[in-house]
Amino acid sequence: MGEIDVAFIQESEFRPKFRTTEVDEIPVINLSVSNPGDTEKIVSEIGSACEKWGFFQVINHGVSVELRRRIEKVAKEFFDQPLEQKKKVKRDELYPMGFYDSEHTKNVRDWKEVFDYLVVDPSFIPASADPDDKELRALTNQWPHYPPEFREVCQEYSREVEKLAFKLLELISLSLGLPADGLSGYFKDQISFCRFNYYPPCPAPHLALGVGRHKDGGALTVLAQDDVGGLEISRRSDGEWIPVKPIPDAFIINIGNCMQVWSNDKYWSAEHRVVVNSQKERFSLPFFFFPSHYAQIKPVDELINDQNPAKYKEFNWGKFFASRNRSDFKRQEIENIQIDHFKVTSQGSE
Ligand SMILES: O=C(O)CCC(=O)C(=O)O
Ligand SMILES: [Fe+2]
Repeated sequence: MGEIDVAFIQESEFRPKFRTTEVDEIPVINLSVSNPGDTEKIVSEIGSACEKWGFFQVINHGVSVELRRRIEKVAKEFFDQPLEQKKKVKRDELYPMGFYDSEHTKNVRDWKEVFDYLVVDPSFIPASADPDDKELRALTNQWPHYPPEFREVCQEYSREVEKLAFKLLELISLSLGLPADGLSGYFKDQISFCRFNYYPPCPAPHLALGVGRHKDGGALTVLAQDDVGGLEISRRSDGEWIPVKPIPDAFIINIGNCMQVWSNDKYWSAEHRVVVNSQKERFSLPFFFFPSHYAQIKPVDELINDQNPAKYKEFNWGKFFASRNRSDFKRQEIENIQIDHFKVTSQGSE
């Protein structure tokens, strides 16, 4: 054991450390509102978490636990099938949604299998990353026949989590001093999608990663994880990798690139990664809350002034998305596009 394909092996500086020391925890925020003043408290806790970490967990979030059990069950039933069955809904250049087992993050293969589906079917995105190409393409979902209730459960889950995502968007807008609906206009034709991540046990967890270090591109991510653990986030203050402790039925929320830009760097889109283990399989389910393809992303006018000028030039979300997603299909020689490419000065990343 311990032998894995070279495509999975991380450069030594990026390999996991498996520390056992106690570390700082990201904030856990209770979203239930029962007394006057609760919303204000929640808004302030969310604001601090977005600034300090770009990550927090939420409890009493309103998404039914029973639905969560149902989606976990269909996920397990789907991924437990032989590879040939799963490959019947394999994603490719024509159908970018569906099953995939060889994703690369920063050109190293991830130790995982995925299944992606759009929240809105069809969704429209630019046909290419070329800024002069105005053509659009329609993305549609592919659904497996087994387990039979897979599609229905997935659709019910994404509808519920979408409500939570809009709620969080409102709370985050308030925390920035904007009206509650200050950012919702960007999501009229959202291109959000849900992903199942399945991490099989790995014979060489010290060499590979379930997902290599990356930042999520959109506005925010609403992530359900099981009780195995493995997600680590890079602490804003010093870049130290901090594990995110599983809390039963909580959701992990993280700020994506768009929110960092809207907030003009007040809020932080943290780098994160997933370590795997040799004993247990792990499931996680992110909902990537993505604006409409035509959304132009720049620091929000109300948040900039002479003392705090815009730190980013405007960019088109659909083109940014199209450019990032090319790399899902093959190893690339160039690094993925990052928001730092749109920084006004050459301050570099923090
Ligand atoms: O599995 C996880 O906990 C996180 C996965 C992740 O970061 C992603 O899919 O973008
Ligand atoms: Fe991520």
